[in-house]
Amino acid sequence: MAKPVSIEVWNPNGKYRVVSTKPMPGTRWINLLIEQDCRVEICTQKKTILSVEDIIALIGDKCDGVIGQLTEDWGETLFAALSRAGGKAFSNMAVGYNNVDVNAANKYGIAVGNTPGVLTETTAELAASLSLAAARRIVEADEFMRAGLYDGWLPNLFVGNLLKGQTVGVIGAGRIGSAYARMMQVILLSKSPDVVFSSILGTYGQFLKANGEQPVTWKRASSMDEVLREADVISLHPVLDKTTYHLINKERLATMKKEAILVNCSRGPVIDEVALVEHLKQNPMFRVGLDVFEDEPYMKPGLSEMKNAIVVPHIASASKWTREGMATLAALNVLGKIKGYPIWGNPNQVEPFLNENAQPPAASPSIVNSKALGLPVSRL
Ligand SMILES: NC(=O)C1=CN([C@@H]2O[C@H](COP(=O)(O)OP(=O)(O)OC[C@H]3O[C@@H](n4cnc5c(N)ncnc54)[C@H](O)[C@@H]3O)[C@@H](O)[C@H]2O)C=CC1
Ligand SMILES: O=C(O)C(=O)CO
Repeated sequence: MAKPVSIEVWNPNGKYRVVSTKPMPGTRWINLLIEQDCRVEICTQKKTILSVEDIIALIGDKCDGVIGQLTEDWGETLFAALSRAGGKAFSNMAVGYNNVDVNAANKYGIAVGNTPGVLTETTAELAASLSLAAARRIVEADEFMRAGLYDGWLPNLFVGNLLKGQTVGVIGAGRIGSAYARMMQVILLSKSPDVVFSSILGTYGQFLKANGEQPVTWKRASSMDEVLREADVISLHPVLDKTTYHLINKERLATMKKEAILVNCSRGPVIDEVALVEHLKQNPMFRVGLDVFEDEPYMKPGLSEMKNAIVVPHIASASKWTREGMATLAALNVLGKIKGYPIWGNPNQVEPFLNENAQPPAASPSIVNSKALGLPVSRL
C-alpha cells in the first residue's frame, strides 16, 4: 500500500481528527477547526492526484472527517474505510461532486459536503474571459508578439469576432450559468452608470431603444438545438452526470454556427473532445475556450496544436478569495457534522460563513445528501 509520506499536523491534542488530503489556501479553515477541538492533519505529499490507497492510508484507524478534492475517487472503498475509522463526514473542496458516489456515502451514513456559491462569480468571470479571449484571438496574438513576428499593423492581422449584438447561449443556467449571463449584461451596462444599478434588463432594453439602438433581449430556449443553432457564444455550465456526458458531440457541433465560440468551465466529459478536435480542424473560424478536459489532466491528441483553442488548467475558481472560501466551507461542512450541527437552510447564501470578522453560524453550509440522511435544517 502506498503510504503518504508527509503530513503536517496542527493542534496534535485535538479530540477530533480531521484530515485534509491537500494543503488548502489560507489559514482560517485550520483555525476554525482547531478552535472546535480538532486535530488537523494535512497531507503534503508531492503527488497531484492521490490514489484510493493513498487516501485509505491517510484515513488510518481513527478519523472523524475528511476534506478531499475533486480529483479523488470517493466511492464505496473510501467511504467504507472512513466509516471503519469512525468517520461521519466528507467534504469536497468543490461545488461539483461527480467524483463522489453519494449512494455509497448514504450507505455508511456519511455526510457529503460541497462548496456552492463562493465560486459562482469567479468561475463565471473565467468563462467570460475565455469567451472574449477566443473572440479576439488574444492568445494567438500574444504568442505572435513574443515570437517577434510583429512588424507592423495590417488590415488582416488577427481579425476576430465582434461580440456586440451577438447571441449568448447558456447551457446549464444554474448559479454559474446565470452569473455568466448577468455578467454579459454588466459588460454592456457599464457604459452608462445610471443604468448599471438598475438590474432589470427590460429597463436597459428601453434605454437602448430610446437611443436608437437595438434593445438587448433574452428568451428561454425550448431545446438545446435551438441554443446551438442561434447562439454565437455558448458557455457550458451544467453538472456532469449521465444526462450531460458528451452533451456536445459531433452532431451537436455540426449544428453550431461555423464561427461560434464554445466555452467549457463545467466538466471535461460534457464535450466529446475527440469530436471537438476534428471539428476545430475542419472549422478554423470555430473557437473554444476550455478550462476542463475529458481525460484531465491530459488533452486528447491534437488539441494542443489547435490555434483556435484556448486551454487553461482548470483555474476557473482560482481567485484567492474564492479558494480560501472553498476551504472554509469544506472544513465547516465536516466540522458541522462532527459536532452535530444542523444544515444551513440555503446553500446559495453562504456569506455568513465567509465573514472573517465574525464567528460562522453553527451549521454545515452545504451537505448534498442531508435529505437522504434525514439531517435537521438550521433555523438561523
Ligand atoms: N471549472 C471549474 O473550476 C468549476 C467547475 N464547476 C462545475 O460547474 C457545475 C455547475 O455549478 P453550479 O452552477 O454551482 O451548479 P448548479 O447546480 O447551480 O447548476 C447546474 C445547472 O445544470 C443544469 N443541468 C443539469 N442537467 C442538465 C442537462 N442535461 N442539460 C442542461 N442543463 C442541465 C441544472 O438544471 C442546473 O441549472 C458544477 O457541478 C461543476 O462541475 C463549478 C465551479 C468551478
Ligand atoms: O468547484 C468545482 O466544481 C471545481 O471544479 C473547482 O473549482
